[in-house]
Amino acid sequence: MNAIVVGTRRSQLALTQTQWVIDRLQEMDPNLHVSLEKIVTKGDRILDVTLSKVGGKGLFVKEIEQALLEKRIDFAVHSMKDMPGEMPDGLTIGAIPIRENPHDCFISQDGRALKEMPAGAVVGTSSLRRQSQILSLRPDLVVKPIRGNLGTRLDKLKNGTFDAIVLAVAGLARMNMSYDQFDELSVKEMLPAVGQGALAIQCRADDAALIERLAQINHEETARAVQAERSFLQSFQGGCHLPVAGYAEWMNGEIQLSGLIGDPEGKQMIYGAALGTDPVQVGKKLAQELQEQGAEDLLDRVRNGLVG
Ligand SMILES: NCc1[nH]cc(CCC(=O)O)c1CC(=O)O
Repeated sequence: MNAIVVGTRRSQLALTQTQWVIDRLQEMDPNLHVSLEKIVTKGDRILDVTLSKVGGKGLFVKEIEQALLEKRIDFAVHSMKDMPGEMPDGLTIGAIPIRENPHDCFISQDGRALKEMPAGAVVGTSSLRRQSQILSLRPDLVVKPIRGNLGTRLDKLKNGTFDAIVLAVAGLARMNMSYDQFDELSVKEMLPAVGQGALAIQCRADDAALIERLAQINHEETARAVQAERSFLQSFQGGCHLPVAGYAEWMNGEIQLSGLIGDPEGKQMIYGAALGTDPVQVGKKLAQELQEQGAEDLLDRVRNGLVG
């Protein structure tokens, strides 16, 4: 039994990430045969609306999870960032490979850095997390929603719809798009999204043979860092559509987790950090710390604003 079916979205990034995983698996076993099954998800069909307004969890993963449960596919490669906190019964994350660059980058039309933009410049992003942090640093800029895959977003930058956009470095790096003129933002300027730069390989929980295979490309440090970030995020309802950031790094054998909750206007920021060796506990500890600083209150106000 050496033939495996992998499900993937059709976007260039999804295809590239999936191929990267297939390559790693075939390095381990040159006889492994993998075939691709392309799946269109709800998130791919919604093009013109800001995702945070659509609500709904896991717009990019639901159809894929269905295909896994129905055994039409055996595994799927997701951006960890797009994975909802909860997973249907019967599915599991079989591996989390080594993380790509977790940072965000600011790409402007004329190569200016975020600090150098003129007042009133229009920045495209549909992420409340990015919007909040951009406006906190530069309240004089204007943030407008942008949708579409990486190529579409870069086109909208080139054709002048936006003066600048913010993207994850990981997506560009995976697709070998190098921009000499991009301003890589530090975690101080722009704390990344939970799971940013990491992949999640999802499969059926009872597929022991495949799980054994996937374990070979699991990266323990990445997996535990991401676990801490997700434990933090899961303490807040509806996390992925809220202005919440979380990023964990290893420091002298311990996980150092930073987290941030902002308001969409970038006027209020609640920031904290926690240290420890148990990922789930570190996540909970940080959530607790932010709660003590009034996180739930701030998030409630954001949630109510979104409803209107
Ligand atoms: N929300 C879309 C998305 N999901 C994953 C990535 C690529 C980077 C990653 O793996 O975190 C992107 C694009 C972006 O945010 O620029």
